[in-house]
Amino acid sequence: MTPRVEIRHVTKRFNRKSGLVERLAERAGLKTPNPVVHALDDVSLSVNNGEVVGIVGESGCGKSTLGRVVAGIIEPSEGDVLYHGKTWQDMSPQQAGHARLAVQMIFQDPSSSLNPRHRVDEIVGAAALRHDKTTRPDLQAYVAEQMRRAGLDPVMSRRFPHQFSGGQRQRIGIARALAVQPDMLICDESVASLDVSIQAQILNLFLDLRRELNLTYMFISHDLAVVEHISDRVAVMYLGRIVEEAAVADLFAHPAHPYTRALLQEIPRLDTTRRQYSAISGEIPSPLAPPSGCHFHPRCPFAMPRCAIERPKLREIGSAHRAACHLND
Ligand SMILES: Nc1ncnc2c1ncn2[C@@H]1O[C@H](COP(=O)(O)OP(=O)(O)OP(=O)(O)O)[C@@H](O)[C@H]1O
Repeated sequence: MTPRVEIRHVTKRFNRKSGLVERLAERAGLKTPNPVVHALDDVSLSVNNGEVVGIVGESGCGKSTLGRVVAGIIEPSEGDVLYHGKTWQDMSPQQAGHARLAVQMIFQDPSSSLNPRHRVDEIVGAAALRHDKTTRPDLQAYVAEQMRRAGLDPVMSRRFPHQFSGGQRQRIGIARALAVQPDMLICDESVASLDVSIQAQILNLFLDLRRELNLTYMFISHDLAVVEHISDRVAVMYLGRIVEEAAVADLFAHPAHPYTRALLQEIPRLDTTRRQYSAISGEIPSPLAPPSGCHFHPRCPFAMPRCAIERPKLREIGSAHRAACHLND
């Protein structure tokens, strides 16, 4: 079956703006190399229809960049993203317009993405009207339907965002996304700013919407407990690369990559007999100059000389379980 989204060998480099040192050197007539951030490095991943794929990894590993590439907000430097088997180049401008609308992103901080001067019905209805998902005479009923779906009482449709709690504001963002009738949501740390009890409510809303509307999700989070709760499959990223990918139960029970094992040990558990808290030793290296070979080798307790030289391939190590580590050879 054709995947909903197929990411093929995607690389994304950013030219980072020069810092003070570079600017002073430039003024002195010295040439400095333009610093390049390697945000994504040859990433391949498929997301099937109706699936929830969790993307985890420490800050700066490229999770948001991957989400933004899939949402069509930024273009990859190399590689392709296929939507139902087609790249943007394979589509007519009209098809590309539909394909972009079908993938909606839900961000971490709903407040910053909601216009404080617009009322909820304007926020939820604007894009739906613009893209002919409803008509002006039907708008009120249409907005009410989206609000109900997102767990908001439509009687609040004339209020402003500041009159809602953080969790409710996130629900407004979700209602706005649903209003353009997407079939895929990319949730980028969408519950990170909420209290734990509210987080659970919003996660359950995502799962309900998945059942109701057959939505596909890419769920980006640094929080493994959240990802374990919501995902069918999980991809673990480290410095721009996927280092492991497996079904959620398999990944949590049998992590094969030393980085995944270290991340799992980081989950603080109430039941401390199961997993102890222990931080991963060493700093995350800079994406401006990632380590050679396996990016994780400077922090890996099992590193061998080969790991500093040769990039390990992400390959099958079990049924639908892939890992990029020389230890698995
Ligand atoms: N527009 C940009 N210009 C320059 N560098 C960027 C840009 N966007 C992201 N980066 C860099 O790319 C790398 C990956 O960033 P990204 O936001 O994708 O990581 P992340 O895993 O989502 O981290 P976080 O959870 O902190 O957002 C980082 O080093 C970041 O500084």
